[in-house]
Amino acid sequence: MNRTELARVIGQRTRLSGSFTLRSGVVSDSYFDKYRFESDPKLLSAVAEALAPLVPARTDYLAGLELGGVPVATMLSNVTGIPAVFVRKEAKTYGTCQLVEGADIEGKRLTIVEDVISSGGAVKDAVNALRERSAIVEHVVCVIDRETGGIEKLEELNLAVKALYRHSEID
Ligand SMILES: O=P(O)(O)OC[C@H]1O[C@H](OP(=O)(O)OP(=O)(O)O)[C@H](O)[C@@H]1O
Ligand SMILES: O=C(O)c1cc(=O)[nH]c(=O)[nH]1
Repeated sequence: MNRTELARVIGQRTRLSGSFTLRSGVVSDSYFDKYRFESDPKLLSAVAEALAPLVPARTDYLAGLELGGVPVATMLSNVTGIPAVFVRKEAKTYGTCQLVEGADIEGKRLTIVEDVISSGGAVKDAVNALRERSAIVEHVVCVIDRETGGIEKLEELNLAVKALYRHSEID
């Protein structure tokens, strides 16, 4: 599947019209239900193959953000051979009480893996938490940039953000 075909399939599968309250609180008339591509192994694999060239060479771990970033990070890990960690929205309150699952991240170079970026708020929260834990976080890859200012906000945090598709490419 080439890049254009993949965009078309992702759009067909995931793009919903209606009234949707986004994570940021903004109400939008469109929504990408990312789980509709993440739950299809061939499609998820195609997305990961396309994302792989965007991953910086010096990445110790791919950091998949709960929940939608986790399947993408897992498949991307399979494609690239770079191990993954999984970043919870909140630390567990029992057992290991971890926010970050899978490895010790102190001093490690993490590339954030996200499904959709809108305001950039979810990535910002995760990056702050990871930096507090002494991880080195300078790069983000995502599948869809909704082109609503999130990438610019993240660049202010010294993050280089690469999106596989802009909203306008799969609309
Ligand atoms: O850039 P932002 O404005 O933060 O919005 C994008 C975030 O919103 C969604 O997460 P959500 O918490 O809805 O979902 P999930 O747990 O289903 O991944 C999406 O997966 C991004 O993480
Ligand atoms: O901003 C969001 O919350 C959001 C937008 C979108 O298109 N898809 C999604 O899962 N979340």
